Amino acid sequence: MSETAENQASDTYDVIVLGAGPVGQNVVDRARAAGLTVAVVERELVGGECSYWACVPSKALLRPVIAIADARRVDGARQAVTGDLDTVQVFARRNHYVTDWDDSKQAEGVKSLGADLFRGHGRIDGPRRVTVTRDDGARHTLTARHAVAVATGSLPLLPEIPGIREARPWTNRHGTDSSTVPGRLAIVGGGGVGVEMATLWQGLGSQVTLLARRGLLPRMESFAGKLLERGLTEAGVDVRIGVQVTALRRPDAGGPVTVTLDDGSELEADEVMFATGRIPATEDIGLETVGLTPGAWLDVDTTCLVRGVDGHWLYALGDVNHRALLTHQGKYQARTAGDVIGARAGGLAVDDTPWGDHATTADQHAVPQVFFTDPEAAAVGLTAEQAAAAGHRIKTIDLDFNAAKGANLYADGYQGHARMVVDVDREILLGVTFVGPGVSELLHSATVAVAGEVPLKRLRHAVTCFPTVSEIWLFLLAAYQRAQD
Ligand SMILES: Cc1cc2nc3c(=O)[nH]c(=O)nc-3n(C[C@H](O)[C@H](O)[C@H](O)COP(=O)(O)OP(=O)(O)OC[C@H]3O[C@@H](n4cnc5c(N)ncnc54)[C@H](O)[C@@H]3O)c2cc1C
Ligand SMILES: NC(=O)c1ccc[n+]([C@@H]2O[C@H](COP(=O)([O-])OP(=O)(O)OC[C@H]3O[C@@H](n4cnc5c(N)ncnc54)[C@H](O)[C@@H]3O)[C@@H](O)[C@H]2O)c1
Repeated sequence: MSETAENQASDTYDVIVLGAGPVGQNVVDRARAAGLTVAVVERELVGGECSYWACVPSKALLRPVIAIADARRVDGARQAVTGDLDTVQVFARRNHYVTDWDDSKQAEGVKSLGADLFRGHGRIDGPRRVTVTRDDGARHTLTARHAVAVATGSLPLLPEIPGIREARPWTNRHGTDSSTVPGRLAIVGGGGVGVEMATLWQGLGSQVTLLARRGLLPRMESFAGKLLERGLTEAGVDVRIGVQVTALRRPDAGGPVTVTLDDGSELEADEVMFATGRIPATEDIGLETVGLTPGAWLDVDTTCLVRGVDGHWLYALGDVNHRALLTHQGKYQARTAGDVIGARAGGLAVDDTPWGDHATTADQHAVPQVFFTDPEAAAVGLTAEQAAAAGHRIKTIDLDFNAAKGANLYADGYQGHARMVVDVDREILLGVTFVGPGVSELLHSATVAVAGEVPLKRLRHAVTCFPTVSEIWLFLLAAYQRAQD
């Protein structure tokens, strides 16, 4: 039964959305804006992983760590930093931003859009049909006139390693909801979750060992991982690159865990966290009833319509389509697909040409991402390697930030690096990467330049304020100009 309409007579809606994370909520918003009736199904908390165990709590916890690190880089302020972080207050701050894991405000938000919220596990049951099973076993069948949008997100991937279950490893869940600081924390995985969690828990007082089988942040330009490795090491993290975990032992449930590495060495920790990637939350959503494979990522076209299903009714958005496992990108897909669903339902034209109103073109060309580490790592578009592999003729411009006065005023002895990847045939940017303190707020300028395909000749006229960290643009563009002369 719907939370909004206790005696809901009709179980037919224009659109059914599976999953009320940030992505699901954005489809609801756009489908309602198109005048469609919407049911949304959520089995856990309205707001999803992002609101309660990923983006929001991790950034709420990281901000105090970075604020202290920033203060230490400014003479005069540094001398005032005389104590440790107040972890009780840090956890209280996190609890505030996750609303104590109470989703009533977000549930109200969904209802205020005019959608009906069904609590329970949703499963597709043939074309355009979804069954909702509540915790008490009660079942409700919903039918969609126009579309079912799957936005069920992703789950942590735990590799098959002997002893992993008994070790009861942390994942992003305990990594973001714990209110105790483990004395020693081993983190496996050098991707986004691994590096942010290492920054965070080391900053809160753990002795962190970060175990990465490749360099850190392998999907970014390689200098990002190297600068981050230096930053983490300076913060006290024991960063070990090129190692694999081969076994785990935790004989006493309340005791330490022993981690065996592929070089035969062992290390002991109070907790071990796996940050080794994600799997799609599609194992038990009835994909087999429409000819798809349970547990698979959902392959979609540019309008987010699932490939291999007839009738233009099944859409997949956010993590579940594996295009870019990022909240902002999933929300972009959701806005686009919500509009597409509205257009198709109303018999209107769909503009799915590149950069058209109904295409998620940015997923291919201009995905921005920030890692809130120290230093921060921010990038949009293609790396030099990706651009070359895609057949572009490119020129890369690399610069240290200390060229910019604004960067030095921001942090004494500012250390950071920037790279822009130029398409020399079109004289536009294909990708930009910044690593350094405070660069997260710089990234959107690069995203506008990449997504807008702004000619470099015009970008020269986008004057940067003196003295800001953004002045790096001035130096990057001047360096490109010099390289042409
Ligand atoms: C530690 C960590 C930090 C991150 N930080 C960032 C960040 O700073 N910025 C960023 O952009 N991204 C970040 N991400 C990625 C981000 O969390 C995801 O990209 C985002 O949550 C995807 O949103 P979603 O709505 O697709 O899925 P989710 O947020 O996972 O929501 C899916 C919802 O669907 C529900 N659901 C699943 N199956 C069913 C079912 N069968 N029936 C009913 N409901 C169901 C779930 O309960 C959940 O509420 C981070 C990820 C992690 C792990
Ligand atoms: N600020 C942000 O935007 C942010 C923060 C965190 C996570 N995220 C996103 O969430 C998603 C999940 O992040 P993630 O870090 O879990 O995944 P990931 O895929 O980015 O990184 C996982 C890492 O673990 C390594 N790995 C895999 N199996 C391993 C094993 N058996 N032993 C050792 N290492 C192993 C991989 O080589 C990889 O480097 C990513 O797409 C990421 O972009 C975003």
